[in-house]
Amino acid sequence: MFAEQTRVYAIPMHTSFRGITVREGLLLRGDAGWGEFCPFADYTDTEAVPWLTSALEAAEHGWPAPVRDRIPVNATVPVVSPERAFEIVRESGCGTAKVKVADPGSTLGQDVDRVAAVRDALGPSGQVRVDANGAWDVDRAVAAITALDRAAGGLEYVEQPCRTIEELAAVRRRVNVRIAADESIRRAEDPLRVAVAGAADIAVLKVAPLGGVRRALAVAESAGLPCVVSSALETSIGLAAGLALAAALPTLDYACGLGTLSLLKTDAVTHPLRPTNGWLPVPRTAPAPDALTEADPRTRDRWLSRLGRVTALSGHR
Ligand SMILES: O=C(O)CCC(=O)c1ccccc1C(=O)O
Ligand SMILES: [Mg+2]
Repeated sequence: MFAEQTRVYAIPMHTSFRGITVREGLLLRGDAGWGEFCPFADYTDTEAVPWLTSALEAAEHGWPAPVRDRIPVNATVPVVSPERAFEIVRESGCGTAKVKVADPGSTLGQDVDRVAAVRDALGPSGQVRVDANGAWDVDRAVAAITALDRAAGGLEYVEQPCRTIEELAAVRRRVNVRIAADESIRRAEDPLRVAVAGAADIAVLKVAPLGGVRRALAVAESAGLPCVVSSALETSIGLAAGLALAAALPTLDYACGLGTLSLLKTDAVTHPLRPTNGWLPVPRTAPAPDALTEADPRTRDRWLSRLGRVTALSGHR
């Protein structure tokens, strides 16, 4: 299956992110070009099915027509020192930064200091958003958001402060900062329940876990919320799909989390999708992996087995 048309990569990250130190995935080629299949290690084969659907959409069909030709992106700031956070934002050239907070290994005081350093780096016209990845309970979220909003001199929004939709709704009633739903949309049975419950102001869309650009567009439409497209730490091949989604949304009011190549030490392509002055161009198709270093045979076998199992589950062929 895809025998001559698969490449497997294992790319080290500059800083651990979501517990990941080496990002792995598989690239596959079809009649329309290249697609990326890179479910995280903690995703089950069933949860990986939409990731395959997304890769096959890119490889076999391509994407709907864009309505814009460049996308504003945010700098993504992992759990690092305030000094490093300042540098990351300055080096990115972006006017918006997303700061990871509420990491189990750090304190609210450290988050406050990192957020303040990011505001310093951006200046008063920049936008600062934070992402708690569902780590807080309602009371801790309210306290933390209040402190971080003050440290930032105003937060653009807070992404997934708590785990459940009910908690998001409760926090949203108690703070004056906009709430964005990420994991609630990716892993929910019905992605649209978030909007229905009045739990969020913004929907974060990731192409692969939603099953491709077309399915993500359908989710955006029925959610009826402003959307932010963000990556799942893909190479430029998967990032191209995110850009295709951001380019096809009827409206785009916020910078997208697609500037994540800077978190990886290398890429699969010679012309990586790295932002210039905070913008990324919209490619017509995914680039070919012409600069990829193939992973070792064991990693390759592991990914080919996973592709086989997920394909069997998916009913794709
Ligand atoms: O949104 C961004 O700036 C980058 C993407 C990002 O944060 C992310 C990447 C992989 C997995 C989860 C997340 C997340 O938003 O929590
Ligand atoms: Mg998130």
